[in-house]
Amino acid sequence: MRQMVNWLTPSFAAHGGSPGVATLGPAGTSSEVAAGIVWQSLEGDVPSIRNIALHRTYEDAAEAVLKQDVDYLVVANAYSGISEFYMDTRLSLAGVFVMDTPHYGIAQLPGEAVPDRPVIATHPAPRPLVDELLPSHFTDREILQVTSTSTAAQSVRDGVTDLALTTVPAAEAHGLEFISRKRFIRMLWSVFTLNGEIFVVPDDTAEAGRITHAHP
Ligand SMILES: O=C(O)C(=O)C[C@]1(C(=O)O)C=C[C@@H](O)C=C1
Repeated sequence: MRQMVNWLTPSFAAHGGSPGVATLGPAGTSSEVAAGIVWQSLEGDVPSIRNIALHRTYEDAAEAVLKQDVDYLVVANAYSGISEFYMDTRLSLAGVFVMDTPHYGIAQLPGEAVPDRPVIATHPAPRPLVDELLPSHFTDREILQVTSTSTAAQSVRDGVTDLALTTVPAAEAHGLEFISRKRFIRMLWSVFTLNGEIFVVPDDTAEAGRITHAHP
């Protein structure tokens, strides 16, 4: 897999005890790959077994940070609800990075007949890729919005939809095959932590050298 990772603000400190990273799941999402990148970059006393908590929604993942179950929340900037995390005074932006997602494509259950007007499961954010990638012999399509690319693959496996816009890891996990061209998305990822934990900015009004928390 071709993958570009470009840190804009690296350096995430492990916050002691049992460090961890929370994001959108289940297994197979792009967010899981991005959380793995953050885990690898943790500095300090980090156990060898990864602690990546995969949640049904980004909001549930944020709760895990607020409850101090894990240190960091990783969110794709294409997620429309990301503004809530930027505005939440209980959270601070700890860093951002650019990472290409795994490849996305449209997948079906092998050997299954797909109608001319299929129902396609997708997360709302990458939805424009459905029209870009859907093979032209399909005359029309119906969209079913689901909570992640991995849930989209699961919905095909469960017979709820005919097709899914999903990632290569999620398609493999659910035994699906691709019927379209595949491509990655070059994405900006935001990493949030509990406010006051590590995010410090120089205070203009303070004496030289003093630092203060962004939102005391
Ligand atoms: O569902 C996933 O795999 C996610 O990690 C969320 C998701 C997506 O649905 O594509 C959200 C926006 C970006 O396109 C990248 C990732």
